[in-house]
Amino acid sequence: MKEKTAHQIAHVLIEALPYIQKFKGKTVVIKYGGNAMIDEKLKHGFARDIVMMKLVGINPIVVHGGGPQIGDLLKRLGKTSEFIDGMRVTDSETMDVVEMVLGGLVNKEIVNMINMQGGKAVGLTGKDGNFIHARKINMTKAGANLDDAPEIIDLGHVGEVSSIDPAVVEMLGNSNFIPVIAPIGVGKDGHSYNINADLVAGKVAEVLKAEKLMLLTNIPGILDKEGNLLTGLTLTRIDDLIADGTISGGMIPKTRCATDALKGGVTSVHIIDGRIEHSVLLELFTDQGIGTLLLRR
Ligand SMILES: Nc1ncnc2c1ncn2[C@@H]1O[C@H](COP(=O)(O)OP(=O)(O)O)[C@@H](O)[C@H]1O
Ligand SMILES: CC(=O)N[C@@H](CCC(=O)OP(=O)(O)O)C(=O)O
Repeated sequence: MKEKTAHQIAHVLIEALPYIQKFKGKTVVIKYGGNAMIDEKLKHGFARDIVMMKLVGINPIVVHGGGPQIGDLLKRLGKTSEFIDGMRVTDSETMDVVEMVLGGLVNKEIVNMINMQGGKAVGLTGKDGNFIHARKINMTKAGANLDDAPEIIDLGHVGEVSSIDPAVVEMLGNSNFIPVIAPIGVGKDGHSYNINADLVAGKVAEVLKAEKLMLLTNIPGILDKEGNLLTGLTLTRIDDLIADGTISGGMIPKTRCATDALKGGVTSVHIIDGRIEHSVLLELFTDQGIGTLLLRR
């Protein structure tokens, strides 16, 4: 590849200036998952992006997943787990593994990675500072006949966010620290709940009135029926795309959490390809951006 001239390098650097000015002092919630959490080069690139954001005065809050990592440990322990509509059926033993993997191994690895790049990350689960309150999810499945009562599917220790007390995250984010959040909530009874990480990221962004919510995934963004990237979408258009089946599977909860966040006051949501090195930085600080940008209108 041809070397960049000094002029080209200066141009790239200065392109970031209006974005830094615009986002300084604002909160950006990043859902970290997929390949960006597995590939060594992508992992280090992500950690550097987060540290750079903090250094230029933006308040990054990381919410991470870890589904594949939970699956790996369960397998080593000889346990399997079943997913219903994207949610892992979580019995007591599985919940112990979820808490160990998300709150322990994965969370501390991300914290360490950010700290190695010069940041000051602090890892939290929803139990720390009693900040993610959860309630049990019971899924309903329509009966075969209209007269049948809907079937209740018990997912075990799977929860949804009932409320968030942002005090501890605000305190950390407003100081020199970078909060790194594992998607585990605590019930009124003190029990732990396993919550889908996209749902937690959306709620955290909403409660903190974040400027942006960025969801890293393993595809370029939301695609149309022909597989072309949709670079910009509004709430009504998203509803149409779900209704006509263009958006399906794992993309449904992702877009639902995005639309809730937009309705809840988040300015923009970005679904971006975490397989691209420095995807967070490119989306935030360059004119072209990458992925799908979702706005209220
Ligand atoms: N319109 C669409 N655009 C992009 N992906 C879609 C679309 N409809 C369904 N999908 C599916 O949703 C998946 C993303 O959801 P998921 O795998 O749950 O993400 P993650 O594991 O990163 O949270 C894509 O890999 C794709 O298979
Ligand atoms: C209820 C439920 O399914 N929880 C998820 C939590 C982790 C997660 O969401 O991780 P990803 O973002 O990597 O999928 C799970 O147990 O896998």
